[in-house]
Amino acid sequence: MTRNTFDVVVIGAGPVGENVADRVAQGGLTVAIVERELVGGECSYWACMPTKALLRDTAALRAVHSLPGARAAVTGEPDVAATLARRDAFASHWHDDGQVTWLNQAGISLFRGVGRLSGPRTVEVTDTDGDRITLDARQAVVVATGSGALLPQIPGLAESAPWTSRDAAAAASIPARLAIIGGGVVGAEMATAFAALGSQVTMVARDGLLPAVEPFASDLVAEALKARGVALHLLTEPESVHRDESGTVRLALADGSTVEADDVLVATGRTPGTGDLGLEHVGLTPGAWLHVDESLRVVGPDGTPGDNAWLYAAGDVNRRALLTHQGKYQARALGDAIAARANGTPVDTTPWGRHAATADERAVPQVIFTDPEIASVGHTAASAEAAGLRIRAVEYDLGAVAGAALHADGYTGRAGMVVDEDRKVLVGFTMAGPDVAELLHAATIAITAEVPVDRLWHAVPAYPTISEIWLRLLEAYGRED
Ligand SMILES: Cc1cc2nc3c(=O)[nH]c(=O)nc-3n(C[C@H](O)[C@H](O)[C@H](O)COP(=O)(O)OP(=O)(O)OC[C@H]3O[C@@H](n4cnc5c(N)ncnc54)[C@H](O)[C@@H]3O)c2cc1C
Ligand SMILES: NC(=O)c1ccc[n+]([C@@H]2O[C@H](COP(=O)([O-])OP(=O)(O)OC[C@H]3O[C@@H](n4cnc5c(N)ncnc54)[C@H](O)[C@@H]3O)[C@@H](O)[C@H]2O)c1
Repeated sequence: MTRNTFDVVVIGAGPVGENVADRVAQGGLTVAIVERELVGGECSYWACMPTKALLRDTAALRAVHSLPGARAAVTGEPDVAATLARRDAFASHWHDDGQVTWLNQAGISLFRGVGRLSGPRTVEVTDTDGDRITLDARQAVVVATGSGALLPQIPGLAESAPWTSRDAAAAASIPARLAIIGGGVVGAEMATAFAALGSQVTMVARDGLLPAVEPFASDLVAEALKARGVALHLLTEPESVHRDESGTVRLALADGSTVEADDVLVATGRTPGTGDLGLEHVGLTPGAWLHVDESLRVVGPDGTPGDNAWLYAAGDVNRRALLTHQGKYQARALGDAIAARANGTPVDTTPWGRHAATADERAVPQVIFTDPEIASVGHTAASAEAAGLRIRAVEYDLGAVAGAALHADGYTGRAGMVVDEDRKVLVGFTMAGPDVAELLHAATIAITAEVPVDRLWHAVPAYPTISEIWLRLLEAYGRED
């Protein structure tokens, strides 16, 4: 069998694996990346990019409709085919040539096939013809194999040709009736998209709609979905699913009701991409999420890397934060850590150090592209209390800010901040309202930099912008004498 040796071998060429490879190459190391499907991963072809493209046209249309002068100029119906065509372009028509060109330019060697650990520092790659090649890593192997859709064990579901997020993101047409199981981020975004594109959507959300965000934010999204005709079945779940000969899918719910649809989207969370990775050859458990230390080295049950100090994991597969930007942040930290260890330069894994992914625990930003959008970073009031922090949370009506009133007639939104009372710094910030996504980064900086609340009074928001919400929240919090 052919053998090749590199300093670093990365398994999985999603956004995270690509960034790891780039970082170690920039650190002067040789690097191979193994990909079994498309270079660019889930995010590029079946997740972030196509789903946001599905949402964008109708979001722009809603913005126009909130302004009478602009509304008068828009008279036709939405062109769904054009939306789907633009989505196809954003998914690069499911071809990865562009990303492969980038890998070549960055000096990264691509091996197509399934990568499996076959022993310490060794990865075996099997291509579609069954041919195998062995890659030896002098310094490190990085697992960046992402996650896949979780299919719950509901009787009849697997036999009912359910959609996963991949099918929704790449849908060639819009079903007349779509049932969605799961009220998390995927469920909420796809309910927003498909309802706007013409589906009659029904959601079944066992733990409520968007249970991980501030309740004021999920309430606003629930109200908006209902106003657009989405039927919400909250705090119940399907007991069985059946697709009959005519193609209709029927979901029998635990609360006794029945949902009928033409397609059913399962959006009930993710499973780690570790089932067929050869983890058993390095003493780890196949199919499990990988646990990591501060510099993203995989740790065993005793919490240390042990004999596997050469093995790292980044992105969805370590379950720290299932978001592209957070995985890429991990990639920068661990890529630099691998290069530093190889070059014998210091590795700084202290909190906020160059080689520690501290923000994963303290300041994860997320935008949920529902309508209204939810933009949040750090803790909610509930998660801060659960973490044992002594906090005070304040909220304010976003629609009462002059910039928001100007932005759209009838602007409806709300914002809240969570202050750590012992340190007098922000630990959480959430906004729910039209077009709040681009406002989020100020809050991310305030939390990451641990700017004292006293100093935030000197960060003056321009008038009349929606950012004046910062002033209103500070006023609601109060100023110490
Ligand atoms: C519908 C949807 C929408 C989303 N929208 C957003 C969003 O708007 N913003 C955001 O930040 N996040 C979003 N996410 C999350 C985001 O997609 C993931 O966090 C991100 O893709 C994780 O990147 P990754 O590189 O860790 O994994 P992936 O993107 O899953 O890439 C892993 C790669 O590894 C390959 N691979 C796996 N096993 C092997 C193997 N054994 N050998 C070789 N190759 C292998 C896979 O083929 C894949 O290409 C969304 C997720 C979903 C499902
Ligand atoms: N804009 C974004 O940033 C974005 C967009 C989409 C996805 N993502 C990421 O993708 C990940 C996966 O998203 P997701 O929505 O699949 O998972 P999730 O964990 O966010 O939500 C899954 C939901 O399904 C519900 N559920 C589970 N089993 C159920 C059942 N049998 N019946 C009814 N409801 C059930 C759960 O209560 C949960 O709320 C998220 O962690 C998110 O970070 C991010």
